[in-house]
Amino acid sequence: MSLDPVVPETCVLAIASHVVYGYVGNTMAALVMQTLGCDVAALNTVQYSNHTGYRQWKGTKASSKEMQDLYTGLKQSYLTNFDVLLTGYAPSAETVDAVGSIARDLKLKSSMKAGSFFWILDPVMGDQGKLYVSEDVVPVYRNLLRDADLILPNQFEAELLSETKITSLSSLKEAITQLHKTHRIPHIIVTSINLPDKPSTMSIIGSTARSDFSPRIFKIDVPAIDCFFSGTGDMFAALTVVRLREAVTHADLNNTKSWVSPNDVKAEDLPLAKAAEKVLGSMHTVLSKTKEARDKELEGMAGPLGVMEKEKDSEKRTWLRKTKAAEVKVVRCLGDLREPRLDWKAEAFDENEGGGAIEHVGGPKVERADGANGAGEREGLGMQHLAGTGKRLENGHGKKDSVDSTLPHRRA
Ligand SMILES: Nc1ncnc2c1ncn2[C@@H]1O[C@H](COP(=O)(O)OP(=O)(O)O)[C@@H](O)[C@H]1O
Ligand SMILES: Cc1ncc(COP(=O)(O)O)c(C=O)c1O
Repeated sequence: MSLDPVVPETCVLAIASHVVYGYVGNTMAALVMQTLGCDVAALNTVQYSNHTGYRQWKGTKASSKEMQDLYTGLKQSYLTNFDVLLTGYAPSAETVDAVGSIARDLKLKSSMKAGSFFWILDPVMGDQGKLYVSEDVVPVYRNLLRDADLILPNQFEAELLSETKITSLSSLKEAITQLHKTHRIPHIIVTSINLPDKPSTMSIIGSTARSDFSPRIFKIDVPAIDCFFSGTGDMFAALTVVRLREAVTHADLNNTKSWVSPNDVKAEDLPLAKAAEKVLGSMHTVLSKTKEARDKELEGMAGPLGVMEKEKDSEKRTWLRKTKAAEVKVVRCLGDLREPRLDWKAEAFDENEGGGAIEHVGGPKVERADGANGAGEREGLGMQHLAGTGKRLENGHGKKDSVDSTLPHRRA
């Protein structure tokens, strides 16, 4: 395996969460981008002991002032020559706003040179019909959209941002069209779509706008792995930075505003589509290997109860062990980041596929680790990782959080 960098020199400012243990947020994204040859400056929005899927953690959130201070510190020493800004989870409306100020400042600085700065915004707000940030974050994100080059919402976030209910592929198309037209967003990828006629598939749907802001939509299907992982959104975003930069360089669009292809380029041939194929190729291998390792690890928990499971708080201990076993094995799979499988291809979008319907919350019903299933049990959950998609299988509890009942949201 060659260790040469995958991308031309790329300096990235990554604004997201940090965890001491495990791989989510910047702890995931910085590793992925650095492995593939990017310089990464990590500005952390929270510092937690571990990700919130464990349902208990210690740590602190940065204030918007602390974030602004760190950015001012970079500026005063001329350390802001970033080619790409990648932004993920921020814990409040004020910190999301601070992210917007930083982005606008970087954008302004590079406005004389087309294509010299690109902002990828993952508008982390919720999933599966539930918010895990406060409601006042939503309009702040809507305000930021006009300055972003690529956004990576999931289906629920795309609904919130476009103010369009997504219940079918045609309403998904409408939402994407709306986001391009109203907010002038050049590129969009909606992650994790579940089509009811393809229960074992996860799809992503992407689009790069034409010059009149009409959409060019492509779709990629990948097999869903029957496990919930944390950090996959951040891994997806980080790989997208690298693979899009690579594809855009190949298409000679580096000096074009927002790296937008000419109007005659077909949806499935877009650099965004080519990049997404590689992103999904790497993700699938890494997640499959993680699932394999996790299953092996959990085999030890089957059969007669071990000492740990006999303890008073055995349910909690089991949960913690399962969550730990599903930490993405990214450091053991660096070769798969560098050399992705190319088995899943972008295809032209057909809005009539699957009868056109998309299940809004959940997707296919699956048997969960705790034996619970069905929408009724999701009610009143607040937001923790919900069952419904294959992805959510191991993480839905169907009960109020017994570990830290002050956590209605997936992320605090
Ligand atoms: N269980 C899974 N099986 C297959 N792919 C998965 C699974 N979970 C996550 N992924 C991959 O991770 C990507 C990001 O997913 P997700 O974490 O749901 O994003 P977001 O954080 O934006 O909701 C998906 O597009 C998919 O490629
Ligand atoms: C603090 C924090 N940041 C980031 C993430 C990653 O989220 P995703 O799985 O959407 O990438 C998590 C997931 O639990 C988290 O707890």
